[in-house]
Amino acid sequence: MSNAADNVRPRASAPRGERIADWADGRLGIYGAAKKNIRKAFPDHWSFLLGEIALYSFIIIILTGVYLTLFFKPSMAEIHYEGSYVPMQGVLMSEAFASTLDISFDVKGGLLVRQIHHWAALIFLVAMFVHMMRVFFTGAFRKPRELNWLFGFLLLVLGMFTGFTGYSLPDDLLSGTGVRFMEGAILAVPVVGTYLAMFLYGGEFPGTEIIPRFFSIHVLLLPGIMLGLVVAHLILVFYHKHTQYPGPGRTNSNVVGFPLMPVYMAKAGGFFFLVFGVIAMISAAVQINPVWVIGPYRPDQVSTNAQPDWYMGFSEGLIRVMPGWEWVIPTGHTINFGVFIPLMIFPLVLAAIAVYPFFENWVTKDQREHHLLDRPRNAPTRTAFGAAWISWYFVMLVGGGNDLWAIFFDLSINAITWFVRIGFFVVPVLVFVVTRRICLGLQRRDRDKVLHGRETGIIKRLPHGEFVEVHEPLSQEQLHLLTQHEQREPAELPPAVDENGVKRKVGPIERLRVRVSRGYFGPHAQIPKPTAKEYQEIMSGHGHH
Ligand code: HEM
Ligand code: HEM
Repeated sequence: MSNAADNVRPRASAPRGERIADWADGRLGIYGAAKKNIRKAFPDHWSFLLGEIALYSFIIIILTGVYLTLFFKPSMAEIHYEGSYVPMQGVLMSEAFASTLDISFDVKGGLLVRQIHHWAALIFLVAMFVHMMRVFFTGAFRKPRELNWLFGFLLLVLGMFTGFTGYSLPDDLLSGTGVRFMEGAILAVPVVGTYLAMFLYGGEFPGTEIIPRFFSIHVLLLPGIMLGLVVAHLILVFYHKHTQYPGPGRTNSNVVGFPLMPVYMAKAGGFFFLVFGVIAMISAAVQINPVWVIGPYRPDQVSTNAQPDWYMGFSEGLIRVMPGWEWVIPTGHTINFGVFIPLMIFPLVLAAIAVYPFFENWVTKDQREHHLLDRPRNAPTRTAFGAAWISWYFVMLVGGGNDLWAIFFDLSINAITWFVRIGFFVVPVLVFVVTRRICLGLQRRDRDKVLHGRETGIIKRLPHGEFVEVHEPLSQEQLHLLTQHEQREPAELPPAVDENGVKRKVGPIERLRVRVSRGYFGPHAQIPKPTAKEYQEIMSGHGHH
């Protein structure tokens, strides 16, 4: 005989593992949730690893950060260094700098962990950047993933600022110069700049507050927000299901891939150790931020060598190449456009990428869900925008490192500055045009391949002496891949008068939308893909080599 209690209570004879699992399941309901999700299919492609590299480097940063926190002293109190690095013994410095020296020379494994933390931060930002590009160029940000794009974008921006606050902590000459740079930028804000700077630094620069404040922001506030965002980001990836590249059998309403458990979990676990291993190897072999070389920060001394980490370089570039325009208004106040304008452009560069999905959606007015990715060539205008944005970013990065370029390539720093000033306006436009042409060229090649097959390089001589190249027909899979994409029609203005003969009013915004849409999908923006009829005609006889 059985009763209800028998069904919920684990059998006393069951193995211990099963009993523990039953106990946990009765309280957490894991079994039901796991059963539903554990075999969830995850599409496979190497470019999906980029998000994972971002994830794993973030975990590595947190692990090493916790270790550093045990020994780092976020204090600007001045002491005489007594540690084991002989050249600095007796030098007056902040406790922050002295403890960074201690981490580097006296704490067991300290230098390696510091280097891993810094290298992982650099790789984390590269991974985020490239992951974002993957998502951008394949159109993975389209409905329903716009919100996840914004979560990701926030992660990128917060990551940049966490990095900045991090490399400002050791209070060496380089980091102090960066903090000084930030003070200058804040001071350039009209009217409230001075108050803001006083508020942030707790008085006159540098004061004694900035490092303890940056410390709380760096180890707690920003990573805490980021952790929450990463979790939300991954939950959304899971909830929306991952996108997939086009291929036979893959549609907008299915997911073809390996099950999460065991295949994907095993791969992901292995990949974590691979990423950790590579970062540890780089950190063990390549020195980064040797703070003892230039010494502690002194406000009366500025390092001419100061370079921000790469992800902040573009903001530095903006300031370095901006002409030093100033206005003294009649009240006697100075407005420093030389710093203020770059400060305003800085968020615009970032915002351009944040709002792109909404801009494209405004153009297409597309309400459908997209789970199938675009091949970048099939979205030439988007791809060209992405490439132009990257080129813009890199032009400014060159500006940020103008001294390095001048030294390494033996160039005049003024020539580089002018190159960046002109390049700021010209390079993105050029890159846009060239990228779009390359995409169209690739589309033409795809069309040609579908209709005439692949060029084999084999030359055949016909009985009457003519030489022809043998073209090999494509497989069904390749034909599918090259023709599966949808080609949109550009938006059109409604007829000038309505059915009652009354003149129709079309606002300037709608007119703009139609023009932009033509730019995206008009006859010059895409090569018509071969139709089934064209294909059959060619295959059924003439024209087929
Ligand atoms: C801490 C930083 C980040 C982590 C840990 C992270 C992690 C991931 C992972 C593991 C995936 C699934 C695998 C993949 O597609 O690569 C993913 C997907 C995605 N990520 Fe991120 N990401 C981060 C930052 C970003 C950024 C900066 C953006 C864009 C601005 C972004 C937008 C997206 C989108 C839209 C998806 C869904 C893509 C799809 O289903 O194809 N993520 N992310
Ligand atoms: C996205 C997250 C993070 C980024 C990008 C980041 C980046 C950095 C960077 C570039 C440095 C300078 C390292 C150097 O060369 O000295 C640094 C220092 C530091 N970070 Fe982080 N960090 C992050 C998260 C964390 C977390 C979560 C903790 C603590 C739990 C932490 C603790 C520290 C400490 C104590 C230092 C000062 C010690 C030192 O400079 O060696 N960080 N961080």
